Amino acid sequence: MSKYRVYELAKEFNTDSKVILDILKRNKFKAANNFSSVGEEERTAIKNSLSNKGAKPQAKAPAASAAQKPAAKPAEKRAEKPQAGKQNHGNSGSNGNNGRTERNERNERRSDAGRNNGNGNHNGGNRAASGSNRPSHNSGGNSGNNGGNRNSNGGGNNNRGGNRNDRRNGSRNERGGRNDRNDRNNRFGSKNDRNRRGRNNKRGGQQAPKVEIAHPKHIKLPETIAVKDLASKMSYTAAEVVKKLFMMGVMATINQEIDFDTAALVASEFGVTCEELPPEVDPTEIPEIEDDPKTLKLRPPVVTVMGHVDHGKTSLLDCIRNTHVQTHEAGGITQHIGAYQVNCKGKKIVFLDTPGHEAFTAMRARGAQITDIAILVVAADDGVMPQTIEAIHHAKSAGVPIIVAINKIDKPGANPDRVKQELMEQGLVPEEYGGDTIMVPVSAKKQIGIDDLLEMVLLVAEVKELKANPNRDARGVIVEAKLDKGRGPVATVLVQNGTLRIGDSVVCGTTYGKVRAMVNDRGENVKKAGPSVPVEILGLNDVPEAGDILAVLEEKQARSIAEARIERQRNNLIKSKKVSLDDLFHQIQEGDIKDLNIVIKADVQGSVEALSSSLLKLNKNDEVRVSIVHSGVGAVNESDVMLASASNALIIAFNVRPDANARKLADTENIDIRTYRVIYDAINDVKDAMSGMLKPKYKEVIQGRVEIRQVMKFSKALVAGSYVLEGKICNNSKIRIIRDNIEIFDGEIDSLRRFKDEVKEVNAGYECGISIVDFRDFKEGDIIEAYTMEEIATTIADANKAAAKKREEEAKAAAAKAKENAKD
Ligand SMILES: Nc1nc2c(ncn2[C@@H]2O[C@H](COP(=O)(O)OP(=O)(O)OP(=O)(O)O)[C@@H](O)[C@H]2O)c(=O)[nH]1
Repeated sequence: MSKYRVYELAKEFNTDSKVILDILKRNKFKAANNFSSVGEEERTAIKNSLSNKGAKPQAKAPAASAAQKPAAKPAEKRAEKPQAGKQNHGNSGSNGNNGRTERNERNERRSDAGRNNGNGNHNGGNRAASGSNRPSHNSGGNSGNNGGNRNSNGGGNNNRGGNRNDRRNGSRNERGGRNDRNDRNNRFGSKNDRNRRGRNNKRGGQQAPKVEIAHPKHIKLPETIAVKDLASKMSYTAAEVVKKLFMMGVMATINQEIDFDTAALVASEFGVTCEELPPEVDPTEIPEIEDDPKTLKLRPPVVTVMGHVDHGKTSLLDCIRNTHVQTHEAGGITQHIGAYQVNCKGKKIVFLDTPGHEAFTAMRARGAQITDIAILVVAADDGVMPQTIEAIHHAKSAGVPIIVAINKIDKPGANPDRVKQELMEQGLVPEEYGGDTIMVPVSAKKQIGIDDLLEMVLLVAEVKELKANPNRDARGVIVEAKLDKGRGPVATVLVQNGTLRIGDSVVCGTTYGKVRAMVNDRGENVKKAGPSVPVEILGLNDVPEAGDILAVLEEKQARSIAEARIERQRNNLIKSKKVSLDDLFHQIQEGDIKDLNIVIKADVQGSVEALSSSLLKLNKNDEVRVSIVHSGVGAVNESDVMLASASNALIIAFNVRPDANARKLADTENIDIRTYRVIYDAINDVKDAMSGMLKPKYKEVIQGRVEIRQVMKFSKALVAGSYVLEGKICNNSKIRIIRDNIEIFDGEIDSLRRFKDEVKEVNAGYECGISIVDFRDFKEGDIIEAYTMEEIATTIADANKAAAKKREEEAKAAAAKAKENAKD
């Protein structure tokens, strides 16, 4: 079927693309923009519509997509092109060319602007005589230039496409070389400019060096490319490409990315054919596996229990676990690994064992992404509450069907009907009222209605036809992960597809490894885990994050993907460093906002969430804002420290320690890592630190002691000739004068000199002359105590700053001393 581009049809029918698009829209055809392709049917509709209005198509319809037929297109176009200016006689169009057709077009445009007689498009190319400064003669007019222009040399005018028109316009271009300029001028029609240059050349008699640009005939392009990059690939200027795009109805800047189709189309206008490169492989991405529908088998549903605080989520999960999990013989203990399987009438259901406190909202939201069905627990005596609504939103946005468990029906105040009414307001209509939401009255405490609830879960699962292919490499999601002292990183994986086996190489977020051992929810060692089976795995090199995707891959590939992800993370951190520092400065300048940025690392996700939520609750005070810049499970690593450094954050490590590299980096970057074993202590410390930030306290720090040995009177001042007994004295030190152990004056230094020179500081063992602001009553034997007031580091960040300042001062002092010694 013929394909026509919108802009081509616009040309054909001698109208605007917008008109064509309007007609297509009116006729309910799909066409998004100038480059959209349409078929014969659409063209006929356009034709009919326009013929009603009296518009007529040009002689020839445009060819198929330029990407398909780039070489033929411009010739056809030329035939169609309405001529501006003088008439174009005998444009035979016999261009049997197979490339470089844009030359013809250039000639054509020249003829448009000037006059072109006998435009005969021969294949042959222009040839300029050696050594000649004269334009070449184009036998038969504009040469079609199949093989490209030949300039036999020596400053001959390599007149692409012939300057015959120029001559006819009475402007000889006798310039040697620089034909490309001519060429461009010709194309842009700036004849005067060109002529001027021609004249200038003639006058000066100078010949510019010959420049012949070789343009490729075929290029390979990615999915998208910036206009300037496309131009450079074709050896044209970006302006030329922008102009051509403009003529095609596409407004693009040189930096703008255009898609392959557009790029191929514009390239064809330059006589360049294009080939699309296969999409670049993202080194951080896991290759997809397509499952043949025949290989799919039913799998158990994965269920999340959600609901408001205290409505009975944990009780319900416990109740189900106690009544429906068959622990093995004596000694079989159920393991809390984040998920467990239950049996109901011979069928399996997987429950995600996520507690429902507000601090775990984020985890629950992630839970909804891997679940097939959500059980919404609503207490019959309490009804719909804020977190009930939040849970509904989470499940709905994840497209997960909701089964409502109206809990605590054993309670005297229970009112299931009121709960149903309130749920209807949230869009959950029970079946009995004509809706499709299953609502089951239960009591987790009295174990009422639990079987009914599970049966409903199986019913919904049956309708959903949940399937997976057990006979392929596994893909799964990390439900929970922690660092175990004895076993190393431990992660609970819920297998979603395929079968995970011991010995499998896996990638998991930024971690990788070989599955060394697997333990199921009943504490049993297993060798494999199929779809919808939760297992704890050992063998990863680091602790992944909950929500990370696990995939079985070749060992090398798993490792390289993990490493590429770490690299990307590092790059992102480096980028964020600039931004964060700028932001911090900006914030301080703008509104004196004090931010306390924190990075949290802990042994399990639960602690991370609990710490985050408690710390964020400290945000009630507007003057200081706590901001968790990053949180995660596992040891404090280098990237945590980098992030803390970039965002001026402190690190709170709960039940985890920094690794050796992190410790080293923290030292150089001056990052404080606080380790805790009790959450309460961490929160308290931060609270205190925050109040410290609000009200900085100062303390006096003695810098040195100086003895006055001689009082010297000068016309303008009274100077105490002194000797530094210990420490140092600085010209900006505060001082107090002590006589017989009694402070007689407290003030500031006016000047500090060594011999005649003003100095910044004088160290112990040196003599100096001191004059004091508003004090002249010196006596030999008086002691001058030099001191400073320093901010008490009530916050860890302040402590860091103070330590850094101190180090800086010490370094300066050492340098000054060295200089002083050198002088002496
Ligand atoms: N009478 C009665 N009490 C129940 C029932 N289910 C739970 N409870 C009680 O309700 C309280 C809260 O139950 P949890 O299971 O801890 O509630 P939860 O939703 O998990 O609470 P969070 O984890 O804090 O979000 C506990 O005191 C339970 O004993 C029930 O069916 N009947």
